[in-house]
Amino acid sequence: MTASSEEHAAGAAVDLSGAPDWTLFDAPSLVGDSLRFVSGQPDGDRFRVRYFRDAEQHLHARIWFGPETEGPPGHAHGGAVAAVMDEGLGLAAWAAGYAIVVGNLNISFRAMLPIQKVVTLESRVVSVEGRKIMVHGRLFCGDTLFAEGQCLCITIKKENQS
Ligand SMILES: CCCCCCCCCC(=O)SCCNC(=O)CCNC(=O)[C@H](O)C(C)(C)COP(=O)(O)OP(=O)(O)OC[C@H]1O[C@@H](n2cnc3c(N)ncnc32)[C@H](O)[C@@H]1OP(=O)(O)O
Repeated sequence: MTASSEEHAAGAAVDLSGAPDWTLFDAPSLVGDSLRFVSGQPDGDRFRVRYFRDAEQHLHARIWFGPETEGPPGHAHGGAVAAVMDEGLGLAAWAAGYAIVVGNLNISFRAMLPIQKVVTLESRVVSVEGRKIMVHGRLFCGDTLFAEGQCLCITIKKENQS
């Protein structure tokens, strides 16, 4: 069993280690401390998230869906999955150098995601057209695809940047 497929009891240590060629990505140093909804409780019972970049600078995350993300019995709420993809795919655009907000997020839920499980989010910036940055992503563990999404990010107008 790999680290990414282990299941964990709430409160127990969770292995969020990345692949050997990934380096830790410090999201708050880039975007500030505001990402509390998904990333704000690294030892809590909702989400535990760690971001990484691979050698090609693509953003990845290991995410534990805790008991407080439950929707269908024993499985993650669709909104919990959407929140993770909103943050992760938006952050992928920031990591690629674009100061954005998410304008549109289209998610296909492909399989029910068991809670208390570590899964991986992978992302790619697939196009840049003017202010529109398109990011695609997949949430998976091993061969199981839980969700895939297309995220249209829009760069923030200069006057709206703090
Ligand atoms: C700071 C820390 C950031 C942390 C990392 C990110 C992770 C979190 C991600 C989020 O959760 S962000 C929060 C959720 N998103 C929002 O609250 C966004 C709310 N919407 C807006 O603020 C505005 O609608 C938006 C900035 C997206 C666009 O308004 P603007 O007035 O700046 O742009 P405009 O409406 O002129 O649109 C610019 C272009 O984008 C297109 N566009 C905008 N919104 C779209 C949309 N929703 N769908 C499709 N296209 C869209 C629009 O058609 C147009 O295309 P063209 O240039 O070709 O004419």
